[in-house]
Amino acid sequence: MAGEAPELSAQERAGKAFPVSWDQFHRDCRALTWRLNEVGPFHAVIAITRGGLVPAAIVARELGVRVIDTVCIASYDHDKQGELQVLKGISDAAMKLGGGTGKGLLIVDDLVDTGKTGRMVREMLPDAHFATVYAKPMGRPLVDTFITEVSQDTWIFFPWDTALSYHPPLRDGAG
Ligand SMILES: O=P(O)(O)OC[C@H]1O[C@H](OP(=O)(O)OP(=O)(O)O)[C@H](O)[C@@H]1O
Ligand SMILES: O=c1[nH]c(=O)c2nc[nH]c2[nH]1
Ligand SMILES: [Mg+2]
Repeated sequence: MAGEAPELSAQERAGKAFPVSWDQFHRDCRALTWRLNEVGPFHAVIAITRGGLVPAAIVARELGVRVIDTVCIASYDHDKQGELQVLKGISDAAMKLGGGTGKGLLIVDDLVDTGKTGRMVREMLPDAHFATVYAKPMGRPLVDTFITEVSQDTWIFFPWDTALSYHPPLRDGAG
């Protein structure tokens, strides 16, 4: 409608930016595996796609887990969160490994923000261990193990979503 302010995306509302390089992400995933190594062993890793695929690969490699399954959930369309849609559930084979409740399974995602995605997967696997690399305060209580907490008004920029680009100097005319 004319005159109405456009709705801000979650990314715009966040305000602060927390860019993460591949190198930093790899280090943070390795740090996560150090913590998870104290909790396991795990029968399988369940990656929440798509963001959980990269940390799941690194964590599974470090922990020597070769069974990896996915739960495919769509929620943010670029940066606006809509209704959650389960596009693919957990496989019967992985369910069986977790005794039907997820015991001994490790759920991995890149982050929890509002916690909606994590909550949905926890309901599918109530006894699984849930690990994320980053956590915002609203989602944090859902996570068993994470590495870095960022404030709720921070947007995390992952290396697979970003590219190197020119950045103007802080002081006008300094360039
Ligand atoms: O705690 P929440 O508020 O639910 O947000 C966290 C989820 O949002 C992002 O996924 P997204 O839905 O953007 O999909 P993607 O992993 O395919 O990028 C992120 O990877 C988490 O899965
Ligand atoms: O790239 C992302 N960064 C975030 O901070 C975030 N929160 C939810 N979904 C997200 N995706
Ligand atoms: Mg995701």
